[in-house]
Amino acid sequence: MISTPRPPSVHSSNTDGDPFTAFLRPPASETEHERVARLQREAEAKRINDSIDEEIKADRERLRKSKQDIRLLLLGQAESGKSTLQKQFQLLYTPGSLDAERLSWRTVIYFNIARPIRRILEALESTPDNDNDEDEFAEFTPSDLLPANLAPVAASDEKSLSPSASSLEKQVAVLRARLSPLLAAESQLADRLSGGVNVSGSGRGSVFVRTGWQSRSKGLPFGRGRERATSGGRFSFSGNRGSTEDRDNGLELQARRADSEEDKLILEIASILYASQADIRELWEMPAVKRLRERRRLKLEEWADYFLDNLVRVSSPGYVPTTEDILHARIQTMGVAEHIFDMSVHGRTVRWHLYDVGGARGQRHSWIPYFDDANAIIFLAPVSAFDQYLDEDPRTNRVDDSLQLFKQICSNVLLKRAHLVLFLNKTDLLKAKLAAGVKVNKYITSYGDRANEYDAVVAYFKAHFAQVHRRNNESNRVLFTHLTSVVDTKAMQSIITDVRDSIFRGYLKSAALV
Ligand SMILES: Nc1nc2c(ncn2[C@@H]2O[C@H](COP(=O)(O)OP(=O)(O)OP(=O)(O)O)[C@@H](O)[C@H]2O)c(=O)[nH]1
Ligand SMILES: [Mg+2]
Repeated sequence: MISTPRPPSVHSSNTDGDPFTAFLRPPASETEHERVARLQREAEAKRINDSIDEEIKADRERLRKSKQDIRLLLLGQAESGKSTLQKQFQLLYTPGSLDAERLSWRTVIYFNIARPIRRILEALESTPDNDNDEDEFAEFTPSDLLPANLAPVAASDEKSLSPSASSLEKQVAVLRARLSPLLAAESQLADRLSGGVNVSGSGRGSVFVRTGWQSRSKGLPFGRGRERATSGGRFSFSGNRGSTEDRDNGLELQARRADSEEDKLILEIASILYASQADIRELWEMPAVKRLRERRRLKLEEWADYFLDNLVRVSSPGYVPTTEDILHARIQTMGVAEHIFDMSVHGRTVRWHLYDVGGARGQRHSWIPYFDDANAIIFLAPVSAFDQYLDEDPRTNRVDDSLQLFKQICSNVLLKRAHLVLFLNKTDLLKAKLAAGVKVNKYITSYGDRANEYDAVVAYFKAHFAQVHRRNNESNRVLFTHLTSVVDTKAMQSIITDVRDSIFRGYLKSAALV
C-alpha cells in the first residue's frame, strides 16, 4: 500500500497545504499603520477568547462545587409558613439582608391592612341582620384515614347582627365613605407587589408575588442580590428551572427608575393610613364585626389580626417595620424562589440552597424540577388550620389537604433519598383557638371524644402524619418531627440549628457512600 500527500486545495496557491494560514497571512503590501492596527485587533480577539475560556473554566468549577451543595426544599400548602421559615433562615445566616429590605415591607404591611378593611366592610354590607348560619362546611374526617364526612352544621340561635339594622347600615356607609382613600390604595399596593400581573387563584387575603418584589417596592435587590427567580420568564409562572439573572437585572433597573415615584406612593398611603386611624379602630371594634367573626360569617387571617391589633404603631408617621412585623407580613409566593446561604458546620463551610415554593394548588407543578437533586425537605403542616378550608377549593379542609400532600411527598420516588423533616406549625394559633373554645371534633369528626386540649390535639395530628409516613416509606427513612411556631424567632433559632445539623449528618453519610 502506498500513501500519497493530500492534493492541494483548489483555493490554495502555495505549497504549505493550509488555506487558513494563507488566508490569515498579512498582504505583502501592508503598511506600518495597518500592521499596528492588525496586531491590536488580534490582541483584542485573543483577550476575548481567553476571557471566554476563563468563564468556561469557572462555570465548570462552579458546577463541580455546586454538586457538593446542600439543596433544601420548603414544601407545604399555601399559608403553611414556608416563606416565614425562610425569613428565619435569613435572620440567622444573613441578618444584614433583612435590614436592607426592611422599608420595602411597608408595601406588604399596608396591603395586609387595606384588604381586611375592605373585607370587613363587605361582610357588614352583605350579611342580612337575621342571617346567623354558621360555618357551612364544619365537620370533616381526614379522607386519608376515614371516609369524608362533610355535613352542614345546624344554624345557631344567636341574636341578629344588631338591634337596629338601619343605624348599623348608616354607620357602615359613613365608614366606607371615610375609608375610601384607603380602599383605593389597596389595588395600587396589589399592583405594586404583583408587578401589575393578576393570577387567578390568589387567596382572599393576599396577592401572588414573584421573587424580586422587594426591588419593585424599594429599589433594593434581595439578600445582596443573590435571590434568583426561577420562573421561566417575565410572564411565565411555571417555575421552569434555570437562572434568570438577566430578568432580575432588568427588574432591578426598572425598579431603580421607578424608585422615587414608588416611594411617593408609599408615603401617600402612609399618610392616608395615619388619617384613617380612628375610623379603622371604630370599624375594627364594632360589636357587629365581633359577632360576624364568632358566627364565622367573616373569616380573617392571622396577619389581619396582628396588624389591626398593632394599628397605632404601624400607621404612625415614620413607621419602620420591626422584624416581628416582617415575620407576620403575608404575601403569596409564586413559582419557586431560591435563597443561598453559606453555613459553617463543624468547621466546614457548605453552600445551602433553600427553595421556597408557592404552596397553592395551582403552583405545585413548579416544584417537580427541584425534586431529583434535593438533599432534604422541610414539610410544613399548619395544625391550627383544622377549622379552615382551602382558598383554591373551599370544600377541602386544610388538614386533609396537608395529609394528602404529605402522602404524595413521602411516596414520590424522586424524593426517596431526601432527608425528611415535618414541622407541625402554627402551634401558637392552635393554642389560641383551643383556648377560645373552638372544638376540633366539630371539624374533624374522627377526633371523637378526645380532650379538646393542646397536648391531645397535637398528639392526634402527629400520629396521623406518622401513619401516612409509615404507609409510604419504602426506603425506611426516618421522619424528624418538630412542633413549631415559625414566627417565634428564639425558638426557631434552636430548631433550625438542630435541623441543620441532622441534615448535615445525613449529607455527610450519603457523601461517604458515594
Ligand atoms: N402566628 C403564626 N403565624 C404564622 C406562623 N407561620 C406562618 N404564619 C403566618 O401565616 C402567614 C402565611 O405564611 P407564609 O410563610 O407566607 O406561608 P407560605 O407557606 O409561604 O404560603 P405560600 O407562599 O402561599 O405557599 C404569614 O402571615 C405568617 O406570618 C406561625 O407559626 N404562627
Ligand atoms: Mg410563601
